[in-house]
Amino acid sequence: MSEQARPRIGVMGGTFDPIHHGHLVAASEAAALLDLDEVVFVPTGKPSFKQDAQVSPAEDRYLMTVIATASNPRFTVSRADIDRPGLTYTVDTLRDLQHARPDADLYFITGADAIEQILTWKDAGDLWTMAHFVAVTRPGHPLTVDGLPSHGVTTLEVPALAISSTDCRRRAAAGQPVWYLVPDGVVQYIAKYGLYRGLDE
Ligand SMILES: Nc1ncnc2c1ncn2[C@@H]1O[C@H](COP(=O)(O)OP(=O)(O)OP(=O)(O)O)[C@@H](O)[C@H]1O
Ligand SMILES: O=C(O)c1ccc[n+]([C@@H]2O[C@H](COP(=O)([O-])O)[C@@H](O)[C@H]2O)c1
Repeated sequence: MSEQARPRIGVMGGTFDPIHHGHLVAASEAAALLDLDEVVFVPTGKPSFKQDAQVSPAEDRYLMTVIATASNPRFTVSRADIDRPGLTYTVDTLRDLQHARPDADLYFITGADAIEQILTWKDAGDLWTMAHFVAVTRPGHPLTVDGLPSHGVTTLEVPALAISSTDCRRRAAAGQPVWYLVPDGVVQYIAKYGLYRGLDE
């Protein structure tokens, strides 16, 4: 009897405040190039590196992520990080997902800016045994970091989209359009609930 291949699951962690087309293109490209069966988007609960920043409520970020990914049959969203008390660390995200999907191989997808910091992340030495890491290029962030285990990280060139959540928030706060930077449903969600109004950054 032939052994069944293990499912290959991408994990895209982010604050997603708001989720934008840069995130979606990165996930889609990683899925195509690494032959992933699914990409799970995991909005952070309390991001450890953004404690001083004003971050929108987790439920708003979660719902925008659900809206943005709904039309792609391979994209799903996990509440693992927003339902876990305390600060969000990737080691805990991966442990929870391993527990939920013990049959799968995990591929953590992250931007070049995040991968440059990865050696400072909690329990960094353990991360490589829990998932394969996929570093996607991002405009303005060439990948230059040394000291990553080469067997644990794949670098992917994705079409450059110079979109950031910071810029989307600033635009929404200033009454400028975010159409086509974020999915249409996310534009409507931001307007309907008045997110980023009065934001000072
Ligand atoms: N335009 C983009 N291209 C490729 N990767 C991206 C892009 N924007 C964000 N990412 C990656 O997606 C992940 C989640 O990002 P995050 O939610 O912090 O978005 P962000 O746009 O960087 O937000 P902010 O501007 O608030 O810091 C990170 O690993 C980040 O590097
Ligand atoms: O585990 C850590 O110490 C750690 C530190 C900073 C960021 N991360 C993760 O990196 C992903 C992108 O984070 P951010 O803050 O750029 O949205 C998200 O899944 C975070 O939980 C993880």
